[in-house]
Amino acid sequence: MGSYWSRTCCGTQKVDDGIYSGGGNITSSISHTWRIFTYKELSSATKGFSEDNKLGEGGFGSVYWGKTSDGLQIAVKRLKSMSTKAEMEFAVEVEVLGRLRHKNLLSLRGYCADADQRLIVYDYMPNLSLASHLHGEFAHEVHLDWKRRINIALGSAEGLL
Ligand SMILES: Nc1ncnc2c1ncn2[C@@H]1O[C@H](COP(=O)(O)OP(=O)(O)OP(=O)(O)O)[C@@H](O)[C@H]1O
Repeated sequence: MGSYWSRTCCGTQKVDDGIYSGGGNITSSISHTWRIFTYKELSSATKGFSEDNKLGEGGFGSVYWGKTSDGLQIAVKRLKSMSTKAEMEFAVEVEVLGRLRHKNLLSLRGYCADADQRLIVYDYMPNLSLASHLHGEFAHEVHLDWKRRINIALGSAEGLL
C-alpha cells in the first residue's frame, strides 16, 4: 500500500494548473482504459529501454519515456527485481490505478507481465515533478506563488478523496 500512497499523495496527482504534487508530474491526462502490453512492444516504444529515454528512477525501478506504434506517449516503469516487495508494488499499482479514473490522478495505460519482467505503463507527463518545481531543478525557473500552491494542495486533496 505504501506505493499507492506515494502515487496519490506524493507521486502523481494532477491539479488544475497542471502540476502534480510530490514526485509526480505535469499535465496531458486524458482518461482511457488500460490494456496489456507485450515486452517487445514496450521495448520497441522505449528504444530498448535506452538511457536516452530514461525519465527517472524510483524505489522500485527506472521509468522510461516511450512512444507506442499508434503515437501515444507513455512512461514505462520497469521494475528492477522480482522481490516479493516489488511483486506487491506491481500488483497494488495495477490493481488500484486500473480501477481509478480521476482528473487529479495519473492514469494507468496498462502493464506487462511477461516471464520475469514486470512493467507498468502510465500516461507520459511532460512537465516533470512538482518536487522539481518546489525544491529541485526548476525551483528557480517557475515561481509558484501561494495561490498556485494552494490550488495544488486542493487538487491533491481532491484526488485523495
Ligand atoms: N508518468 C510519468 N511521466 C513522466 N515522468 C515520470 C512519470 N512517472 C515517473 N516519472 C519520472 O520518473 C521518476 C521516478 O518515478 P517513480 O514513480 O518510479 O518514483 P517515485 O514516485 O519518485 O518513487 P517511488 O518508487 O518510491 O514511488 C519520477 O521522479 C519522474 O521524474
